[in-house]
Amino acid sequence: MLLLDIMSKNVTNEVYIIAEIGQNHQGSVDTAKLMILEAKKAGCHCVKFQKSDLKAKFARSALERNYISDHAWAKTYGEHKEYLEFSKDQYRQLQAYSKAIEIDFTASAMDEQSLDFLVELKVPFIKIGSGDANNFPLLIKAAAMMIPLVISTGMQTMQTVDKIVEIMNQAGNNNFALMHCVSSYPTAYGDCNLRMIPALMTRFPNVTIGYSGHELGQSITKAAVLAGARIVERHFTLDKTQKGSDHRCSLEPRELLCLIEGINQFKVNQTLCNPSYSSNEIIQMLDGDDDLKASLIEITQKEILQCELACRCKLGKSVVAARQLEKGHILQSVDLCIKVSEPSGITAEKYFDVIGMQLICGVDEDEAITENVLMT
Ligand SMILES: CC(=O)N[C@H](C=O)[C@@H](O)[C@H](O)[C@H](O)COP(=O)(O)O
Ligand SMILES: C=C(OP(=O)(O)O)C(=O)O
Repeated sequence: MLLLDIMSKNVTNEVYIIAEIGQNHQGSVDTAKLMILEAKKAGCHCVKFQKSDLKAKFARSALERNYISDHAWAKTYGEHKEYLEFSKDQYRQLQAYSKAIEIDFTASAMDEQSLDFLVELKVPFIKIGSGDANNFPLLIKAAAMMIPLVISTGMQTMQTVDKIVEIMNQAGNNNFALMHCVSSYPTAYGDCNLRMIPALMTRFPNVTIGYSGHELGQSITKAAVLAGARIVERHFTLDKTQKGSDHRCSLEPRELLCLIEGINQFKVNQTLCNPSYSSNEIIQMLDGDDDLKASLIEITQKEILQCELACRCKLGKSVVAARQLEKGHILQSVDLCIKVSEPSGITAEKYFDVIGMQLICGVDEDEAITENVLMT
């Protein structure tokens, strides 16, 4: 499989292309099938969805909150998500359809139940989205399953990325890739930070680095490939003007085709034999404008960006009580889980720090663990 050849560095002059259908199917299996067909026609290697078990991904508070947005499919966030969530049976139908037209099929596992389901489906790899890049228990479980993983790094610091790599190494799982990603929809060109791609390549020389882009248009993604990305993921839509949070920053079939043709041209010209070009070289090669230059500004650190805070607030994960807990209780791993909660609590990357701490008051099942309930 091409992705495994890229991950094991058996091939260097190739880029694996994922069409992220995500929730752009508007809740319709027929539309999803049409999108799979269009992604295949454009030359993608893979179509990807987002699988959630809503009660495992979201705390009750997050499911019950009102969702006031032009992109809302229902009054509460939980009902909105339910409208867009395909059942296991629908996943099997979409997988069978993808197999019939010979395109890889997978999804992001947005909680442990969904991870189990995707493993059962025998997908070729599992995506861990940026919202779960700091969900260390999920990563530990996924790493131990020895299934190839593609892990996005939006809304995370370098410290968290180091921890992801440590988890994979500890599990002995070498089949994983890290995706540079900025979780802002659409991402302004100046926030794309494409120089993070060579920075990640230098820091983790044995790891394949990819790019999951949320910017408008397709030229920045071509630049990401020249900067070193060997896996590319872009949201895909049949019509960018449709209702839904992700359509605007998605590519329509003709744009996806154009992106893939551009990448194929790099392959024909053996351009990708050089693992990574400098910003000046990229600007020259793509006849770059100010937008491209802005995406290539020098950066030294990987931080959570200002533009990512809205997404982190909406979909970032917190440490949550797995069951009702009494005042004085000393927290164990079985007492805790990681979910999107409203309001949010201690961020997921601090999960291991919370274990062993004592509660100064009782906490309900599904309630976020905040600093206020912990003895200092
Ligand atoms: C961080 C993350 O999961 N981001 C995903 C992948 O990029 C997105 O597709 C979200 O699911 C989507 O933007 C949510 O939109 P709403 O909140 O309207 O359902
Ligand atoms: C959230 C996801 O993607 P990313 O973090 O790459 O945007 C996903 O694939 O579910």
